[in-house]
Amino acid sequence: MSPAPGPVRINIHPSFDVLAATTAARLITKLLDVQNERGEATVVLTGGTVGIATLKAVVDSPACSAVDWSKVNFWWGDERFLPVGDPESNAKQARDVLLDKIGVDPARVHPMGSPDQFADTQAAAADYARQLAVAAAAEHPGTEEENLDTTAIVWNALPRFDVLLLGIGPDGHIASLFPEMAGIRVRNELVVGVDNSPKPPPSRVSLTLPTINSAQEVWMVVSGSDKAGAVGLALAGANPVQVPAAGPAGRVKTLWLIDQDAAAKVPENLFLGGAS
Ligand SMILES: O=C(O)[C@H](O)[C@@H](O)[C@H](O)[C@H](O)COP(=O)(O)O
Repeated sequence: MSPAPGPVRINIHPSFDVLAATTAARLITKLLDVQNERGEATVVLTGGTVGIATLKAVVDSPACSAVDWSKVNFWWGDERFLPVGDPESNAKQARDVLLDKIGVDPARVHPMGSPDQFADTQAAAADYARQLAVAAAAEHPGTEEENLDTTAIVWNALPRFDVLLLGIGPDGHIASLFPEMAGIRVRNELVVGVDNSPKPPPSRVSLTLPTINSAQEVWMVVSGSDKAGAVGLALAGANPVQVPAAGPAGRVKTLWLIDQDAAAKVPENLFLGGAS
């Protein structure tokens, strides 16, 4: 039985640039706090314009070097199923703007599989699920590797995600989970392959909603008036199958980090007012 999710907080920012810079500042501070407490920290990255801009803002921040990046674990919420190093790959974009500049430990960086390594997205998804289970076992000593369960969502069958970043598409998709499609309905798998993504490229690998919701904190980082409808519906409590952005719920907290354009249709009763 999964624990009830934590509270939702909405922070509205005046512009894309301020959103990226403040989200970067929050991430640096969060990783520092977790490292002080636990010696290491784990973040799940997202692709997309705002997601990558946030990573660039991290490396541009004077506080960037305060984090011991060699003790940060990096996972991805989704990935385009493209050859390693393809410029459209979420991992390649993250490496270009951040990971190749901050002294990460390669053993702690976990990109999703590519067509160079796997025959199809389902095989890449199964491999990622196994990587997650291996990491979980390492966090829960005593779990024998041959007993790893990558099919059931058992809350301690996943590594601890301190912060999981998500963008939102204009259609309300998150990661590579799209409205009314199979992936958003999956409840008994950690990771899924997607081969008919409405957002190009068509083939992708994605964490499932239950895996996303195993995170301590989920941060929805959203900019632009084209997302206002999806943000408004999600915060108004839409059904996640129709509006996947309504589904994410961190175990401790769900942060909506949005700019004014994306906030245009936030239900009045939820609007906490003021820029962050
Ligand atoms: O692989 C991807 O494309 C992303 O993971 C995807 O979920 C993205 O975050 C949203 O589509 C928002 O993208 P934009 O910020 O570019 O609109």
